[in-house]
Amino acid sequence: MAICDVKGRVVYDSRGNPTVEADVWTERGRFRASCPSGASTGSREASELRDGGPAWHGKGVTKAVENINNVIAPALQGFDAADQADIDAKMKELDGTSVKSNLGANAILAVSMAVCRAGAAEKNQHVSQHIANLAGNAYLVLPVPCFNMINGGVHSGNLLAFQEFMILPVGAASFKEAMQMASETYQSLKTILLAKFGRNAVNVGDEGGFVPPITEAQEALEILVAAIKDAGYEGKIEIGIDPAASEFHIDGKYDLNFKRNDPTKSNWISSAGLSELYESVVDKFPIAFLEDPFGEEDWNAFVSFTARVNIEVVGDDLLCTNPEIISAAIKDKAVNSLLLKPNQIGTLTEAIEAVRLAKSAGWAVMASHRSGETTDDFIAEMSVGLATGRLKSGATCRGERLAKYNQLLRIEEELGSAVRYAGKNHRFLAWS
Ligand SMILES: O=C(O)[C@@H](CO)OP(=O)(O)O
Ligand SMILES: [Mg+2]
Repeated sequence: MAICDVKGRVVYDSRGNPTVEADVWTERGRFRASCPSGASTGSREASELRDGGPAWHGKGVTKAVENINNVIAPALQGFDAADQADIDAKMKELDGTSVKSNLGANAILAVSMAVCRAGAAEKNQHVSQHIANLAGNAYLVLPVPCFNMINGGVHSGNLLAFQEFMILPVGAASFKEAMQMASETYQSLKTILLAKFGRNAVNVGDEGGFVPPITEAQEALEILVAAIKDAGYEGKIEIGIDPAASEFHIDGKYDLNFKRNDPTKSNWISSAGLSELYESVVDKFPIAFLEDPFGEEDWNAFVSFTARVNIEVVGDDLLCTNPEIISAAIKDKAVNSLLLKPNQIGTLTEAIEAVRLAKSAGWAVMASHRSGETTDDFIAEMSVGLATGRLKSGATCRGERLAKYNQLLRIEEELGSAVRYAGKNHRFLAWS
């Protein structure tokens, strides 16, 4: 079904910043998608076009929207919406830069995702099934949800350096059960935090995790383990940590007190010291993965840590969902897992290529939201279609986070036996 129109507009994200939404029209109707936005971004991400200079929050996206309306829309008219790869290639060609800085990765990705929905409608398929077909993946898999329980880093107003402490209900028998386990654990964590720190501790961060007044990872983990136990899920829930260490990697070392903004109170630690800290917590707690344990420029620290520890090491800022960087990381064994964020690369086709590469190297994959989100649930569909095995989309509160989890509940119901919950096998899911 040919594309007859494409329209962009400015909408607002969960941090109250402008972002891009696109409508793609075919004879079947209107298909819509919107683009998220990160705060702890990797320096090699595709370019998010903001008005008046380099990307920064609060700045408008009117130029990116104009690019959809004036450049992308006329060029895509007549394309078959099911031809995702051709359409994505056309938008890359129109942009003409390696980082999509002319048209903006935010403009291109919003259209790319809306086209995918239009293509699914044309094929009379579920969006997740259409994505699986585009990738050549034979198995639809419901991801283990990675819920943000305790927020720190640049996503919160406390002094905790590490950005995200997540729980993974790997022992659930279904996605529905995983949601219930997480919801109950979130409430038991709330009870513990209220008793220990009082009311301010249950304010939430950008992704819905609680923001208690703690500074040490060890303390966050102790509290989380107690919450899991109180909810009755000991042994069924694992923990994931995203220190997002690029944010406190300063002049070659790490400042665990970076949020004080006071050089006299810095708490410096070397890469080696940070590795020891990680190894000590990995030994004590049921930790499934560490994401961005080092700054994106500390490549050698990634390589030696991944070789030494028997744990999943996920690359986010390090890889920026970029097939070229992923290839280099596979060669050097810098990590053993990919964080998949479509807006880091800018088209669905390239995101699929990133996952294909990661899976061919035997890596694990985790699909991810951004800290600034809309209620678009595309990444939920993508996670199922690409069998990523995990999806992190924040806490079990905040509508823009739940939009993804709730869509997975619907997919489980709609697709029935055509889809299975990843559960304990969440790491290594082959496409065929
Ligand atoms: O670091 C991350 O993994 C993400 C999402 O949790 O944060 P941001 O979108 O701010 O980059
Ligand atoms: Mg991250």
